[in-house]
Amino acid sequence: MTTLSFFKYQGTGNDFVLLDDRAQLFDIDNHQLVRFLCDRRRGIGADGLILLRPHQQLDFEMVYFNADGYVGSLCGNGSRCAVAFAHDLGLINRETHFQAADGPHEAHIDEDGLVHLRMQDVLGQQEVEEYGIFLDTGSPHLVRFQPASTLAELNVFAEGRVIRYNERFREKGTNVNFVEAPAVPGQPWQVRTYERGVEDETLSCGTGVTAVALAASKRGATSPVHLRTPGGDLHVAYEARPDGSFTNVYLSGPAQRVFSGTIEL
Ligand SMILES: N[C@H](CCC[C@H](N)C(=O)O)C(=O)O
Repeated sequence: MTTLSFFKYQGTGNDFVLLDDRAQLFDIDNHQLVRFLCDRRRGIGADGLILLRPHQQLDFEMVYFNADGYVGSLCGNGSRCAVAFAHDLGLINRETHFQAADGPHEAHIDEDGLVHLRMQDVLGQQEVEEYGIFLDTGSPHLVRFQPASTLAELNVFAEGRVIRYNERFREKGTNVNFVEAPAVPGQPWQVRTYERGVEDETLSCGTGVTAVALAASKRGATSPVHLRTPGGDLHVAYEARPDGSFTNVYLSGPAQRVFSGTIEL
């Protein structure tokens, strides 16, 4: 019988198992183990799992797995939790540079505990016929703007799966974000997300709200954009370039440790 020490964090309801794997002992090909650890009935339960590992030049590297057990692309909320974890471990102070799936990132934790994560520049967006707007913010996202007062009742699981598995997106998959514009300017943009690799609606998606904020810049949103998800509020700041790309993109929001423990394997 072996045991594994873990920490549980959540960022606006997107929850993760975090492992201090600086010894690099975790078998990243053990998809079944990751699925077990993320299993909400038989394991710890989470939307994803994150390894914190050493990096030659940067403060640390984060390796992100979706709950399906496979290494994923950039996880925005998971990155913010990894920064909070590194801070809690005493690895960093308030500023950090770390490696994630899409390359290096800088981030800082402010006095209120909010984590501000700089995203990679986003090259631009592309209309995808009747589906919506597609952007890659470190993970692939389709953004669909919904009519007013329809988001709350939408069956995100069913509607998200239809798009995620259709022939246009099936091969690599995509995350699907359903958005409702504020009824009154200054109120938040409301977002619900179906997440690839979790294959369900999550309470929030960091790279997803980033994609929504950038897509909404063509519909009257201005930086910083206030976004409200079922898991809580996030803010996205950016600078739009004349060529349609975006730079200085920052995702800001809380990241909290919930509990730590050991699990029997
Ligand atoms: N499930 C996503 C990765 C995690 C995205 C989300 N958790 C975030 O906060 O960005 C994907 O496979 O594209």
